[in-house]
Amino acid sequence: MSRFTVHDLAATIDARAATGGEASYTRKLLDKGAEHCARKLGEEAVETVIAAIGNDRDHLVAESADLVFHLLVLLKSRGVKLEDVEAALEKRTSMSGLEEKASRKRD
Ligand SMILES: N=c1c2ncn([C@@H]3O[C@H](COP(=O)(O)OP(=O)(O)OP(=O)(O)O)[C@@H](O)[C@H]3O)c2ncn1[C@@H]1O[C@H](COP(=O)(O)O)[C@@H](O)[C@H]1O
Repeated sequence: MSRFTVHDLAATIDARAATGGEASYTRKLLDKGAEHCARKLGEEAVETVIAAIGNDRDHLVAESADLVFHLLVLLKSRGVKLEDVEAALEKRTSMSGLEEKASRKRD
């Protein structure tokens, strides 16, 4: 099993954000701003949905990798850390998904 994690990828994205843009796709995305990063995430989400509906496992894995990469770049563009998302997920572990959904309706 791969030991590479999304934290490793987030660290690479942090490093690319701090360096020159010419040779870095990440830095080019960040230089175009959060709205561009958000649109790219939307495109990758649609491509992931198409791969899932097509029931093509390898295509779904590849598109999911693109999706996760673009989500991390979008978070970086808005100054949100992966740890912030993990903390939000951790809070939800105390209740079921259905309970969490019901609590949102009460807000
Ligand atoms: N994981 C990824 C990754 N996943 C997807 N992509 C790129 O995301 C793009 C998405 O596909 P599209 O079909 O939308 O690409 P495109 O039409 O060329 O994109 P645009 O010109 O529209 O932006 C492709 O160019 C992919 O190469 C990634 N680019 C970089 N990484 C990681 O980021 C690291 C740093 O990359 P650089 O910033 O380029 O050094 C790499 O070593 C990888 O680990």
